[in-house]
Amino acid sequence: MTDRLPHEKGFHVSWDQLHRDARALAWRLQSDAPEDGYKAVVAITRGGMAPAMIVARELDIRTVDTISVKSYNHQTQSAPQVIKSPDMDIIGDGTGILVVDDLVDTGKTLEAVRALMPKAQIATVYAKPMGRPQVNTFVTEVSQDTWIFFPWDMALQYVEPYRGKD
Ligand SMILES: O=P(O)(O)OC[C@H]1O[C@H](OP(=O)(O)OP(=O)(O)O)[C@H](O)[C@@H]1O
Ligand code: HPA
Ligand SMILES: [Mg+2]
Repeated sequence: MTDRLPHEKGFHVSWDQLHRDARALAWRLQSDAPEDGYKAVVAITRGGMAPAMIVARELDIRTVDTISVKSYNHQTQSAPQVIKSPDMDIIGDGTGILVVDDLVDTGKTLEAVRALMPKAQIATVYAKPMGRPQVNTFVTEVSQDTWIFFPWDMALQYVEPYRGKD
């Protein structure tokens, strides 16, 4: 399946904003945590790695693993592929495991992750309406026709002043 989704708007996230939002996510997760805390964090690479690191730091979780799911090439979506699984001896059925990603869009990536660890708690920093039901905790909702631009995909560059442009 290959699908090019229309994204009319752009939502640009700076490193500062991402840090603040990932901390806000950790704050929310504190109250949802199991009594004895989360056993481990699983970051969905690559986008989930920076948020997962920030959340793991705030919640003092030292065991961090990764699952690699590839769904997009730029803005073109294809069927999600699990390229690398976490250590299933630690993960089990997902009980006490916190999965972190940068965002949920259609929810297809998280569907693949949930199939592997059905009891895990799933958190994303940003969520679009289609994928929201797949997420237990998130911080900011963004409309479906918006593309979120993350700081690792961007660079500062010179822009012409308004005056002088025709
Ligand atoms: O809810 P979905 O429609 O499945 O989309 C969300 C996923 O897409 C992006 O990952 P991508 O596959 O682009 O890989 P990356 O994290 O390595 O950039 C994003 O980081 C999420 O993991
Ligand atoms: O809005 C988005 N931004 C970046 N990566 C993505 N992967 C799916 N949707 C998005
Ligand atoms: Mg991703």
